[in-house]
Amino acid sequence: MPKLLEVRGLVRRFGGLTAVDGIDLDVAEGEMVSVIGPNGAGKTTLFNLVTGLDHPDDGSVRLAGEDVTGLAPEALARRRVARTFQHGRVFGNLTVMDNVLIGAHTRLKVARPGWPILGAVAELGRALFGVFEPAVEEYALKAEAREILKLFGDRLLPRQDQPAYSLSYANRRRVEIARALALKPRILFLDEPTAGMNPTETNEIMEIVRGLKATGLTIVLIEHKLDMVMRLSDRIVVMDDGARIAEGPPSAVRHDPKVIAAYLGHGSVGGADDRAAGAVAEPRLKAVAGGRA
Ligand SMILES: Nc1ncnc2c1ncn2[C@@H]1O[C@H](COP(=O)(O)OP(=O)(O)OP(=O)(O)O)[C@@H](O)[C@H]1O
Repeated sequence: MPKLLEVRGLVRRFGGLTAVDGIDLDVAEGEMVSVIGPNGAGKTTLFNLVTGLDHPDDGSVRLAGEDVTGLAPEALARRRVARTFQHGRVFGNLTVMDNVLIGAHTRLKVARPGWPILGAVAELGRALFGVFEPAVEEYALKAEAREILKLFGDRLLPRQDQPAYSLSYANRRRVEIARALALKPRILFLDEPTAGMNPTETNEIMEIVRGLKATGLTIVLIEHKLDMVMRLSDRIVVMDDGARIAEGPPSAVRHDPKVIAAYLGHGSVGGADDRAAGAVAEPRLKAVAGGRA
């Protein structure tokens, strides 16, 4: 499979701390890769670097062969790179529908930059003769947004006109995923999409991710619930102290002594979430997860 994402030697330092320490990461078109590791391993920092929220001190990021190192999130959104955040980010005062439409905004013709030379003329022509174009586009996008909301069963669709602040925590997180999907992503980065969710809610998200994967979407997942990681991932990358300490299919990673040692060393696989989600797939990791405070 052709590589969609190629990360080489990525480094990010915060003062004396090297949060990401020379990470390489390849993700093939249609692949689902999970990034796991103890708290503070550098997973979110890696996501921030790859999705333009932070700038690397060294290294490169290529998307479909193009060097996108250090590009702003908007520029990456135009290349259909979508992400969700560890603590969930929605616009509380906007409705569910408007939150999702924001995800599609970079796809609106009116939001795209004009042609380099004839840009101003083209924009004027569009303004004079294409007055209905934005409304038509928005109508179509709303229909698409409703289709996306349907993915979440009756969790979001009946609430599409409610402000996001009135939703439950789990529903706000669902809205965030829906917004990311509205971008029609080429690659989707999910940062702990089930954090704070109970086992039922976690399973629902797991089924949605499984469905997205089945459509061929390329997904990179950070997740502490190892049961979900083991079941869904094609490949797992394990980080510890900013470095990649293991990589491979779930069957190999779960037996890797370096991985088990890393979790033991930190005494944590990721807080209460694993316990809430139920069993960890592999008995040895299960023992580690169960043994932490
Ligand atoms: N903006 C920042 N300034 C200073 N230190 C930071 C900053 N962001 C992250 N760090 C530090 O970098 C390290 C890696 O943090 P990061 O959030 O990437 O880890 P993580 O693997 O995502 O952890 P968790 O699983 O707890 O979310 C941590 O020691 C963290 O305290």
